Amino acid sequence: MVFSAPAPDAAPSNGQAQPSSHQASPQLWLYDTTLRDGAQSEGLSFSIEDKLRIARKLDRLRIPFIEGGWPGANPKDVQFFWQLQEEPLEFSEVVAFCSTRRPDMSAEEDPLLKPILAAGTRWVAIFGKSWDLHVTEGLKTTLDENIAMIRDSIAFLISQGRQVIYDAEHWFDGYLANPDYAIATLKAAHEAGAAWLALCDTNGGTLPHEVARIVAEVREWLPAAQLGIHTHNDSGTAVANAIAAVQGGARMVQGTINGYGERCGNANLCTLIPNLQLKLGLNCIPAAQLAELTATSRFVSELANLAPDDRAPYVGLSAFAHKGGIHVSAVERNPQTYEHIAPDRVGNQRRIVISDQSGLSNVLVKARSFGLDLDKQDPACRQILQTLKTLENQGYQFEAAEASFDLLMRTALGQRSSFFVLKDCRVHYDFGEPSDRESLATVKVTVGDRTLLEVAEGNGPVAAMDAALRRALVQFYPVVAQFHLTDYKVRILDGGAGTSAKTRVLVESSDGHQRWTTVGVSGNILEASYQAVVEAIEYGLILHGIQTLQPLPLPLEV
Ligand SMILES: CC(=O)SCCNC(=O)CCNC(=O)[C@H](O)C(C)(C)COP(=O)(O)OP(=O)(O)OC[C@H]1O[C@@H](n2cnc3c(N)ncnc32)[C@H](O)[C@@H]1OP(=O)(O)O
Ligand SMILES: CC(=O)C(=O)O
Repeated sequence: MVFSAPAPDAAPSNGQAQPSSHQASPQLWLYDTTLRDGAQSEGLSFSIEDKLRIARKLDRLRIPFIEGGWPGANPKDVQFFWQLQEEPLEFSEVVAFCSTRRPDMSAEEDPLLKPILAAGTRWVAIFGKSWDLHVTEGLKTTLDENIAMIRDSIAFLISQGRQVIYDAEHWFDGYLANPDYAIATLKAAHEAGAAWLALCDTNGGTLPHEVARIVAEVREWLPAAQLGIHTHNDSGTAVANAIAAVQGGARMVQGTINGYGERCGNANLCTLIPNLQLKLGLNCIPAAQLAELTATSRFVSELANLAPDDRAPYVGLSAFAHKGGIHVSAVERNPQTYEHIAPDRVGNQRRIVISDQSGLSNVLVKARSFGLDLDKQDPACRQILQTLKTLENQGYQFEAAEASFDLLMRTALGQRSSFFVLKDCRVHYDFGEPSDRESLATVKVTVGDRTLLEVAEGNGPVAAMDAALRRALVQFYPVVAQFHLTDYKVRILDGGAGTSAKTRVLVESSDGHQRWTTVGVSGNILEASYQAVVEAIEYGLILHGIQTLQPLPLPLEV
């Protein structure tokens, strides 16, 4: 089968349709290498199932090229391409990756080039050496043989009906070291018929001004070639370098979701795509797909089993989080005051964070999100703010414990009811034989006019206390059986105070559908845990719309 090379500014060979509004601006071809270069990231290992799921997600994002792996390098990548032959992607071209042939053998004979053909893709990417140092020191061959390796490998793959993307490895270092030789390698790839020449900053050491200059010079050397850019983040400038290359005329941009990649990672497509599309007016993906970017980023981090980067531009949890009272007040009037784009364009959300940096505006917005109607003039509003600041000064942190903040607001508004009163709680820990080291908790709880005494064991004092409390309360509120503790975090607030240091405990709870977090602070870790656990159960009951069995005389004392 023979496939035609894309004409400059034409769609890839799958004829990917774009909405007409998308056609007006210059087109950029995105090339995702999460599944190949991203998989070279330390601490990351995708299963074949993960790879297939990510490929389909990127396909839905309408990324034109998805580099799937190096078939022949490992069985997983071989299988990945087989499976995609069975069930092809809808929009994206999947690309098989490989090196040029080995020195002193023909491309037909090279055992590494055979699997790339067996992968059955229309597009293949091969990387070759641009830097003379790599030829003589890495490959241990001659400069002429390296050029022959590049030319032969591309010509062979094209003779087999493939379209070739040539990755010029160490392009920028090679060009700086020996420009004539580097250009000769690129010319060989171009003359052999490579559809794209991707200039790689493999070591990630180049800065944007050098990238811009070198890309402009390459365009003068090879005006008819379609250039791509592949950058690494070793200098923290992978995204800036890719943008510099695009401004210099590169039309293919390679990168990975969340910037995963060898060493410090690759150019982060989750940053690059919105920058290119929203700031520079270049078409990358349709607007509807751009709104899937945040979900895609989180999906890939979930499969990579790596915690998402909250501070990631555009897609991070904090990318549109407003904490300072001045910011929140202004954002409420006009979001543009503190947001460079509307978060929904990339599928993210504005968040208002509650803390001692808050003003009345933060309180109002948070109250609204909890369904509480407050007015800035309402004295309760200022009381909430005051209480918040006082408690934060004592070590509470409501930013991550919004359930406790909701309870605090209800208290100030006289809308907090008591579901139960904990009359007594005793915890016993036995330091006997290691195998017998269980904790035992006894609680005495009053609900309405009934008082219950319950006992429970746990592998630690908090677990025992939590179990005893639930055992008592489930008799009045059966929904409590659905609640469970999903996370428990302890932070020592003034470590210098030794064993009498103040402790902050954050408890995350779930009912299987929703999660909520509560906080407790005390010089006694059990007391802090007790506060957080009691509020967790109370809040779970509120979330389930349970009516209280007895009123509580408040307000809360600080
Ligand atoms: C810049 C990049 O990210 S390139 C991609 C890097 N990714 C990977 O290396 C991941 C997948 N790699 C692998 O599974 C293995 O390294 C394989 C299967 C490719 C090769 O394994 P081995 O045959 O055991 O070789 P090994 O890894 O020890 O060394 C690499 C070989 O490739 C050769 N090589 C390196 N670059 C090229 C190139 N562009 N063209 C041809 N050969 C090359 C080296 O000279 C070396 O050859 P040698 O074995 O004759 O000394
Ligand atoms: C090809 C490639 O991944 C690089 O040069 O970084």
